[in-house]
Amino acid sequence: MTLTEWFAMQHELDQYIEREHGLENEDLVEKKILALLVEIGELANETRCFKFWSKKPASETDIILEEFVDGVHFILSIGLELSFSERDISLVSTEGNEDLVQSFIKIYHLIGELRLHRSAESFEELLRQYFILGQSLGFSIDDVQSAYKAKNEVNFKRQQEGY
Ligand SMILES: O=c1ccn([C@H]2C[C@H](O)[C@@H](COP(=O)(O)OP(=O)(O)OP(=O)(O)O)O2)c(=O)[nH]1
Repeated sequence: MTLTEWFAMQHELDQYIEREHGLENEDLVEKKILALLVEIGELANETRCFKFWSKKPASETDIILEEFVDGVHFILSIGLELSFSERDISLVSTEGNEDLVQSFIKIYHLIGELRLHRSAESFEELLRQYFILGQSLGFSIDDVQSAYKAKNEVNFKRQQEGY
């Protein structure tokens, strides 16, 4: 799946949700930014990467991947809302062994930058760093795409069931 196809899938879901909730003309950027911050917090919680006080291991890989793709949904959705979906952004990177704590903190910072400047550059950097985090968590692009498709379907079903 190309990034263009990925944005197209997200666009269909977003439109469905907006229609379902009568929000077609609303500016949803701030809510989506907060939603993304919350999802990333949930992701960090499942990895337990910052819990120096605990010996409990991280959650199962599948759980972490599910949380990760919720973040992908909101990042793409914000990209669509800000009209960055036509840009040619490369997700392939050699990086990916960054310290998880640093990676999460960097991503939070980038979300703040994107909120302030709403620039294509800050969006691209956020998307890139999020996939580097994915790689550090052990996820290939294929893993992420499969899990994204599965969650996208769940999201449609939930809407159809009046979630
Ligand atoms: O405009 C939107 C709004 C939501 N979503 C997706 C993103 C994410 O995959 C899901 C919302 O997250 P989640 O499934 O965690 O929803 P929740 O309501 O927080 O779930 P729960 O009540 O189970 O915690 O909906 C979109 O793609 N576009």
